[in-house]
Amino acid sequence: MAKMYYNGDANENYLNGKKVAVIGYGSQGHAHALNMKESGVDVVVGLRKGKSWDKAVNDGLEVYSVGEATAQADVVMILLPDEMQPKVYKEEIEPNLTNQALMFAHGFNVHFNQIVPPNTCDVLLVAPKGPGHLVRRTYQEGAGVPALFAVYQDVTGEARELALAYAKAIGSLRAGGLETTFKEETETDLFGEQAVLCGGLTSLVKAGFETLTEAGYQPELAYFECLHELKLIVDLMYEGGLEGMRYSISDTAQWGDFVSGPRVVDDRVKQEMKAILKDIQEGQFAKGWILENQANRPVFNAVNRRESEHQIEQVGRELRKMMPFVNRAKDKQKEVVVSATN
Ligand SMILES: NC(=O)C1=CN([C@@H]2O[C@H](COP(=O)(O)OP(=O)(O)OC[C@H]3O[C@@H](n4cnc5c(N)ncnc54)[C@H](OP(=O)(O)O)[C@@H]3O)[C@@H](O)[C@H]2O)C=CC1
Ligand SMILES: CC[C@](O)(C(C)=O)C(=O)O
Ligand SMILES: [Mg+2]
Ligand SMILES: [Mg+2]
Repeated sequence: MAKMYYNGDANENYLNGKKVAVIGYGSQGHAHALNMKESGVDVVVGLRKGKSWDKAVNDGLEVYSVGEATAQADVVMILLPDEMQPKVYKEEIEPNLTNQALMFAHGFNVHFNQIVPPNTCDVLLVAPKGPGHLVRRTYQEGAGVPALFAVYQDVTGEARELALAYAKAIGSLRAGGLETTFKEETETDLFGEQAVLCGGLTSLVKAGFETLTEAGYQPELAYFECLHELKLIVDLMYEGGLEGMRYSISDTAQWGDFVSGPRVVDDRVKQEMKAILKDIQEGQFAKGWILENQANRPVFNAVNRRESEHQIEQVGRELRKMMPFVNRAKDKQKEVVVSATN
């Protein structure tokens, strides 16, 4: 088994007297900044004026322009959207770099040569294996989201120590840290989100929903069956693996799992997963995403709009209004995103 790193493996004094600039205050940025602050780290946030700036100030953080935050820090963690990072790096971070350690939560831009750091800086990543809002929520609950860490360039000889201290400060070493490389983190993260966690899952859920509704079953029932209940099933897998989930379901469901699951995810699906992995490894996916952004996201915006109009989303928005325990802020957030991209 691979070596896992926990709180006791980090030098808890390593970040004492050091200032960390978190650039960006979105999903990951707010979680890293607030968790580190509560772990006793001296944190500043780097942003442009706008919504996030006001939010970070309201959350009690010191906020500066990206350049000012970079210039005063010992460690610069870049938590901007991947597609924005190369431009902001070139124009605002690079001119203010002396010998700060440069950090990322995803290796995309370094691995695919969109950011080429100077050879005077340590370059490393700490990549939580979960959404930023959960990095924050689990920290507040006394737990954490596991993280990968990797060193790309070690000028000081301390890059690994920094990675572990940082991962501890955001709460990730409560759950476990796993050492990797920029290449492995980038390729596996892209594969996971495309084939399983996001792309695979949303397509599976929609196909199930459409199969039921097209056969004449009620859309509300199809929503409960194919989307709402998914969380309850996944929670059991999270707690006890596949066997933990299978322990709780009926034997009828388990037999159906054994005989029908492989009919849905068959060899053809696996062959397609291998093709997706190859596109990622050979840089085809990265190239397409970079070009899509250069063209102002025509396909991204069109698909995003079409997806938000899918019947499963319309039914879900209505049903969730009747479930006060489900976080409705997400719907509002989504409406804002959709109207902003139209
Ligand atoms: N989302 C996640 O949970 C995960 C993300 N990662 C990685 O973490 C990194 C950050 O991703 P994520 O948290 O999703 O990013 P977000 O899309 O949530 O980041 C948005 C933030 O970036 C700011 N921003 C955008 N453009 C600029 C700019 N030009 N100048 C200054 N600030 C700007 C926004 O400010 P404003 O309000 O002004 O627009 C906002 O604060 C990526 O590398 C990603 O791959 C890794 C693991 C999981
Ligand atoms: C699964 C999507 C993710 O890789 C993540 C939350 O880990 C991302 O890029 O947002
Ligand atoms: Mg990920
Ligand atoms: Mg990702």
